[in-house]
Amino acid sequence: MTDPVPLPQTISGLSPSETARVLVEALPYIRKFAGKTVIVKLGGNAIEKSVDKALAQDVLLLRSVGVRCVVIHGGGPQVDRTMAAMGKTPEFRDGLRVTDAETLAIVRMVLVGQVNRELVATINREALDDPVAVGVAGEDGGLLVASPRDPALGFVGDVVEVRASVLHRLLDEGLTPVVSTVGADRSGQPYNINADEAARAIAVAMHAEKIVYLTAAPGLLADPGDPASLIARLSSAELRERLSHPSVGQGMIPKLRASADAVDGGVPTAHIIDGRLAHALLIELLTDRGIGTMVTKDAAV
Ligand SMILES: Nc1ncnc2c1ncn2[C@@H]1O[C@H](COP(=O)(O)OP(=O)(O)O)[C@@H](O)[C@H]1O
Ligand SMILES: CC(=O)N[C@@H](CCC(=O)OP(=O)(O)O)C(=O)O
Repeated sequence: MTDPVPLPQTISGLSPSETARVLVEALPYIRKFAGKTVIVKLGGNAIEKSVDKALAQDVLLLRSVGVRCVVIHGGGPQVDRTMAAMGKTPEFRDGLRVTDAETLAIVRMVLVGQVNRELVATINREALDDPVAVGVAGEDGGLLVASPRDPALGFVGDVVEVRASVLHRLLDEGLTPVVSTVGADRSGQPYNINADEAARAIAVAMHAEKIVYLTAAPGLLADPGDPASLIARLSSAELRERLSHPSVGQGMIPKLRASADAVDGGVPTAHIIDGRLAHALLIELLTDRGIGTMVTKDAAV
C-alpha cells in the first residue's frame, strides 16, 4: 500500500486543523446571517488606509453565503483634497460640510464619480467573471429623498425617505449595491448627506440585521490616545450620554449618533470597527472574536 499524500503543514500560517476550525466556527454565523441584510459603511479615512482587496473579498464571500450586503461609502478627505486643489477651503459645522452650489458639484463629482467608481471597480476585479457590484447614488431611483437641514449649511440634506425597494431589487438579482450619499429632494435638487446618517437611514428602512461602520480607529476609545481603552460594548442610551464627552472628537460624533439611532430604530446591533485591519468585516461577522465597539439596545448583562 502506498503512503497517502502528505498534507501541507500550514495553510496561510494555520495548520490544516486550525484552518478547519476557523471554517467550522463560521457555520453558526453563516446560518444566522444568511438571507439577512447587513449595511457596511466605509469611511473616507478607512478607504484611504484600508486593504481594498481584502474588503472586496469579504463582501463577496458574505454575498456567496447568502448575506445581503449593502456598501455605503463616505469620502470626506477625498472631497477636502479636491476642494483644496480647486482653491476652496472646506468649512464644517458640527461635523457637517458647509455646502454651497460649487461645493455640491465637487461633492457629487468626487463621491459619485470617483470614490464610488473605484470601489465598484475594486469589488468587480475580485469578483472576476461575475461583476456583481453596482454603483448607486442616493439620487438614483429616489433612493435617498432629502430635505434641507439648515440654511446656514447650504445644500446639506436630511434623509426624509428611503426607497428601500431600489436596494432590495438589486439584492434580489444577486447584485451588490455600492451607495454614494448624494440625495435629492422631490424636485430633483441634489443634497449632500453625511454618509454615517445615510447608512443609518438605509439600515432602518431595510430592517437590517446589522450596521457596521468601518473607520480609521479600533472602535470607540475612552481615551482617543490609547488604543487599549477600547469600549467593547455599550447600550444606545450609554452611547448618547457619551456624545458630549470631551474624549469624543468631531469625526466620531455622527457615527455614534447614527449607531444609537440605528439601534433605537430597530437594527439589532451597530458596530464601529477598524477598517484598516484586513478582513475586519469577516472577523466581525463570522468568528467568535468580536472586534471594535458593539452597540445594542440594552446594556451588557
Ligand atoms: N473617542 C474616540 N475614539 C475613537 N476615535 C476617535 C475618538 N474621538 C475622535 N476619534 C477620531 O475620529 C475618527 C473617525 O472620524 P472620521 O475619520 O471622520 O470617520 P469616517 O471617515 O470613518 O467617517 C477616528 O479615526 C479617530 O481619529
Ligand atoms: C454633509 C456632509 O458633511 N457630507 C459629507 C459626505 C461624505 C462623508 O460623510 O464622508 P465620510 O464618511 O468620509 O466622513 C462630506 O461632504 O464630507
